[in-house]
Amino acid sequence: MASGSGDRKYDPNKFRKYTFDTEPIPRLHCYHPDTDRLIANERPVVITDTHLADTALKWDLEYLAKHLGSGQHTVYRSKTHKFKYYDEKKIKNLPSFTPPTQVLRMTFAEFLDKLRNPGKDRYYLQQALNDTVGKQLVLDYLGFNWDYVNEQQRKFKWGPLTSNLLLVGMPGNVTPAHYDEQQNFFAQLRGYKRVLLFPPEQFGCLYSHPIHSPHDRQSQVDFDAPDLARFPRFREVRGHKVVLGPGDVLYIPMYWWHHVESLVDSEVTVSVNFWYKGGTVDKIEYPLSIQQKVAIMRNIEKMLLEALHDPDQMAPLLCDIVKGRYD
Ligand SMILES: O=C(O)C(=O)C[C@H](CCCc1ccccc1)C(=O)O
Ligand SMILES: [Zn+2]
Repeated sequence: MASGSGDRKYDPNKFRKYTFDTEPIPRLHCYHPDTDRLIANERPVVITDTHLADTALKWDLEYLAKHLGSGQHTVYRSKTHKFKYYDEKKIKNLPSFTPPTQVLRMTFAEFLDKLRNPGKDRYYLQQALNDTVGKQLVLDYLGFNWDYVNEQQRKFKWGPLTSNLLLVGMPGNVTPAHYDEQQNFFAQLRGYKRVLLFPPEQFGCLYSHPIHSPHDRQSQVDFDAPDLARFPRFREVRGHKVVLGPGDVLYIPMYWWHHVESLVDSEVTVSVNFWYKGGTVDKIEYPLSIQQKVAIMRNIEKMLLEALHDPDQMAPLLCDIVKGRYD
């Protein structure tokens, strides 16, 4: 069933329902004057007609199998629809941690085989584009509209491009809510993804895991069954929502929470993101931005944990600082 503007082919009822209401995100032409104003103000916007990754619009499974090369790629396996990211390097901090997904390494051909016979599991290929890809893919990559993104990177004083993550997901896969510490141009290539976004101001409603956890930057709230006793302020969350189709580029500002899901029972989705380091402010100006305050909170949490060497001492110590003195 066609829905939304143009020839977008998806059924809006084929996305999961959640407990909070959402408002749309602007969808603007890359030359529209408001587009750059929104990016400059670190607000999300769907940018059309960038031609950013047009050479990759043909990256369907057959083409990727042919040109992605015979290298091994990172594939996550999950027993549920959720693929909650975790940093393997931090598992040593939390011996009780049980990874919610398994990291596998396989060729694209093996991944295709899993897609055809997934059994009860779900798979999600998440692989940074690197020099192991085949020549044709290099040509496609070189054919990206680098003039556009390089101009944006310069205009908004972003840091260097750090990586382009290739994402090939099964229908219904969900990447639960998290924030990244990088600016992100997210290019949707095949299939449809819905992105729910929450501004960094809602940090207090989304309850990210402690910073030493492998799930640092990920929300503790299970959007499918929010535990409002543990996370009461989740009631206040107000999201933004957008459905991305082939050719759409979503600007996901640094520190904005986002939850990404592939339309259920539709085709495999293919996306590629462009992660940039944030710019460095040469002079601190007041009032501080919310992004600066989140960065400050992270630094305080890191320093305190390093000083105390014991996460259990964090709450009592912070309460002694705050209770009856700052609240
Ligand atoms: O581009 C982004 O930022 C996304 O979140 C896209 C998301 C997959 C990202 C997986 C991931 C999450 C956290 C850290 C490293 C990797 C999707 O499309 O499912
Ligand atoms: Zn992300």
